[in-house]
Amino acid sequence: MINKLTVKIQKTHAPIVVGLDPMLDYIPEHIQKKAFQEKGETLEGAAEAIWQFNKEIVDYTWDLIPAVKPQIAMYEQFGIPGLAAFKKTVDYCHEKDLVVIGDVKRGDIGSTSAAYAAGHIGTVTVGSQAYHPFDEDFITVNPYLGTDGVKPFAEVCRKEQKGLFILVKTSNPSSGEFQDRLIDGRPLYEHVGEKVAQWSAECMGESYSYIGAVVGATYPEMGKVLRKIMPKSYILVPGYGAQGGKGADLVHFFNEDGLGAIVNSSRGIIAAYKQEAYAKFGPEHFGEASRAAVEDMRKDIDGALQSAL
Ligand SMILES: O=C(O)c1cc(=O)[nH]c(=O)n1[C@@H]1O[C@H](COP(=O)(O)O)[C@@H](O)[C@H]1O
Repeated sequence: MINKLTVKIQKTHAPIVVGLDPMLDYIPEHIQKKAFQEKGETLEGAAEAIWQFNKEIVDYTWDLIPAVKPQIAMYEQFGIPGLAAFKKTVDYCHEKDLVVIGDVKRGDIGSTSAAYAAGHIGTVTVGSQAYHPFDEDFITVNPYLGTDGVKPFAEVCRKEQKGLFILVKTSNPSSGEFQDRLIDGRPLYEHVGEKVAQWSAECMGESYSYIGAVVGATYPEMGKVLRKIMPKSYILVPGYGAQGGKGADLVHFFNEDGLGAIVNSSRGIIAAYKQEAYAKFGPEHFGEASRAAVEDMRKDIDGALQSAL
């Protein structure tokens, strides 16, 4: 799957992930109204609105991008119907040949991590039947419990040709509270980065490992250091757009081959129609606004990379 991601990035010239984080507030009224007419003002109605919204975003952007990242919290908040919309979204993105990164941020003691891994990127067997319940291509993993909490995910990846993005330095304002604490004279995120580099070395694809890292766009200097610590790991870089990250900040997240990082934007793309720059599209044409936002993001990042080379 890591090789597919690389090929798709090279083909699209867009190291971009569209984050499918469909808060109801971002879903235009005409979509909500139709869904509520069909399913009522219920959890099912919310899930239908989410699905219709996602479908249009994907229909307008799939040919420009290598990957999407549905954030499971946005679905889970609507209970079982929300999770069904998550799964429908994953399947539809696969139909469009997109790489799907399930943003699930799991991690627990080994036996529990094994169950999370089976459900999201692996196989469960029921009697004589085998199933791939959620079937994302990559998932995000929280490494706080240490190696035995991460290993079951890596084992499933090896078996199923899937991948991970492990939290190393997150984009949020409080991320330094624990992650920047000095241990033996070095910040915790560097220790985690070194562990990711070790796990990555055991899980190599053609030129990159299928064990990657998450490092926020909001901390470019730390990204530069972590890039060197984890040379064979893809870095998933959230924090572009709505959280303030810009193309020029991101060049050091990439390797000299122009690869090795993939930048996520969620609200900046899916709610583009609400921004002044794309207001001309209006809520009726939110999909076109998202497409224009992806094109601008590609120009911003590609332009920054070209001038850095
Ligand atoms: O793992 C992530 O994707 C993630 C890690 C991180 O450090 N910061 C971060 O924002 N994210 C996720 O990336 C997305 C960012 O959304 P926007 O700020 O709307 O682009 C959300 O789904 C977050 O949960």
